[in-house]
Amino acid sequence: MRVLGIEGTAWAASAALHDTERDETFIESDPYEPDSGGIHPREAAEHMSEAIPSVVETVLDHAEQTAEGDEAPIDAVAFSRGPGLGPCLRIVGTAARALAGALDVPLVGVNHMVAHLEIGRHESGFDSPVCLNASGANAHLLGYHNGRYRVLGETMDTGVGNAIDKFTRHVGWTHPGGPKVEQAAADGEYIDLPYTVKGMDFSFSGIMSAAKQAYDDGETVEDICFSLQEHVFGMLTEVAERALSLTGTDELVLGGGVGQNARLREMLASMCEERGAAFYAPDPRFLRDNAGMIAVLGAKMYAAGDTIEIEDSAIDPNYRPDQVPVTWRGAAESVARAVDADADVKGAEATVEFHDEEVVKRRLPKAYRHPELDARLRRERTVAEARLTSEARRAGVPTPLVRDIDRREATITLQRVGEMDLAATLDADAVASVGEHLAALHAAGIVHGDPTTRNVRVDGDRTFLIDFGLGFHTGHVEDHAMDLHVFEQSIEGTAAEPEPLLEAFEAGYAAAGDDEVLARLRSVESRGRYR
Ligand SMILES: C[C@@H](O)[C@H](NC(=O)OP(=O)(O)OC[C@H]1O[C@@H](n2cnc3c(N)ncnc32)[C@H](O)[C@@H]1O)C(=O)O
Ligand SMILES: Nc1ncnc2c1ncn2[C@@H]1O[C@H](COP(=O)(O)OP(=O)(O)OP(=O)(O)O)[C@@H](O)[C@H]1O
Ligand SMILES: [Fe+2]
Repeated sequence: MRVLGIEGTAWAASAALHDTERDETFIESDPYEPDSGGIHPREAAEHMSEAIPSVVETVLDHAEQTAEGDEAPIDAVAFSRGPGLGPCLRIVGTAARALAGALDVPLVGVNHMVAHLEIGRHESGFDSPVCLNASGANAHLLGYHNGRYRVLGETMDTGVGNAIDKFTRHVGWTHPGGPKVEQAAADGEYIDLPYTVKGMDFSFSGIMSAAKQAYDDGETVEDICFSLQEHVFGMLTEVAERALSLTGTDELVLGGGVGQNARLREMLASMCEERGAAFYAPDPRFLRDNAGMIAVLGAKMYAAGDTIEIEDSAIDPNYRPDQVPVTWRGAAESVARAVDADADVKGAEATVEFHDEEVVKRRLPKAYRHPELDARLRRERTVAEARLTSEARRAGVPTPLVRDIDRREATITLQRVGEMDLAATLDADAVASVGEHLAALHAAGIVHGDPTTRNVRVDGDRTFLIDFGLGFHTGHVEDHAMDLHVFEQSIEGTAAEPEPLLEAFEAGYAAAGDDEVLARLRSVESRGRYR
């Protein structure tokens, strides 16, 4: 089967031919390069209308030349329906419809972010990996579960590439900034910058303002670029590790243009090696926006009968990966769900050693992180965990007693509580009690920071909150809403039927908590989604 793909969501005017029998992909691309500033939607769309016809022409010629015997040069046309810039998407959509009509072949509408994921799965041969998409306009973790790609974690503000590009605009460099940051980083040294991870979500606004400020204050641009990479990619690697740990998956694939960065790939490879997981990063030609990935996924969709009629083929600038019915994969392929037996466990962050009455939790150094950042995070989190675990108990929230803390070794000894993790026994009453605990915690001005189903221990009808290492003091509604969002995401990522559990949780929170927080939760949810 031979599928022609067209891509043009933002900057890459690209066409490709994917031949499934030969497993070959021919790609022809023409990038839009702004003279100054970032991507201007109108200029980008003008570029698309000029460049798309000629890249398509080249691929059509290639298809004619390589078709053998009575083989059809093209069996279907696939195109990026979204997400992306509306004016660009419209031009690509029109071109694809016209081409499918002229060739009299079916049309396939592809989600660009799912294509970034699927190309890694295709090339690696992995069964059911977690995927980190690190692209310009997006940054998220996806895992397949019961017919959909679930968003396990995502940026709460901008995409990772856009964040980096904004910094480089501030220092007067042309678009795209990513490769220039990578080059400058080679001559830089470490400086401290903000680091923001909340469960498996993360945000870049704090670190980006700090980076601009550091530049205005006279820090060298090389040091800032080096440190940006260490912090930003450290965050992405940490959340990728959390996703592997939470789902129990041992395969990771990388997607998106920022994946071309060698330091990011090095960190992910190191993290995976340390935990015995397999890691795959596609070639750069398949990482940056390209029509090859559209043709490859288009072929899988076409083979599954997943084509669309012209009248249903409207583009969608906000098309989310979790909206896509995954027709080309079997239901049995869901990512595993980890349920721990109480043997000694290796969490995402720490190792936990069990004794009769106590557990010893050690935050071991992470080889992927810069040593200074590593030492800082291990120290800060150990201190926060010891302090907030005790403060939460004083606020009436069940938590383990803290028996001992060794700051230098980043080790805490805690009372052993509960019989199992909430993940192993997801029932509505237990989930409702977590809602009540979080409400009490928030009323005391504390957020947990990482309230997942594995950070709750269950003992009969009692539940205990553990793992306060990402917690902090705050009275902000926004921070409280993030706690609820993180918990709900962990339910959605692991429960077969999340709806009744989410309802129970919110009812538990509403009984003791602030309505404003629940209202803000709704806006956090809509905000974190792919703009
Ligand atoms: C929706 C779609 O239009 C969008 N596409 C997109 O963002 O292009 P992509 O090719 O995946 O990524 C481009 C980004 O990738 C960054 N980038 C490229 N090379 C880089 C490098 N060596 N290091 C860091 N960032 C790099 C660029 O600075 C830019 O921000 C997306 O996938 O989010
Ligand atoms: N006080 C405790 N009593 C009983 N079990 C515990 C206790 N603390 C931790 N555990 C067990 O160890 C596991 C890992 O602990 P914890 O979440 O604190 O470590 P972590 O490395 O931060 O994990 P993650 O980052 O994956 O949440 C928990 O899911 C739980 O099963
Ligand atoms: Fe992209």
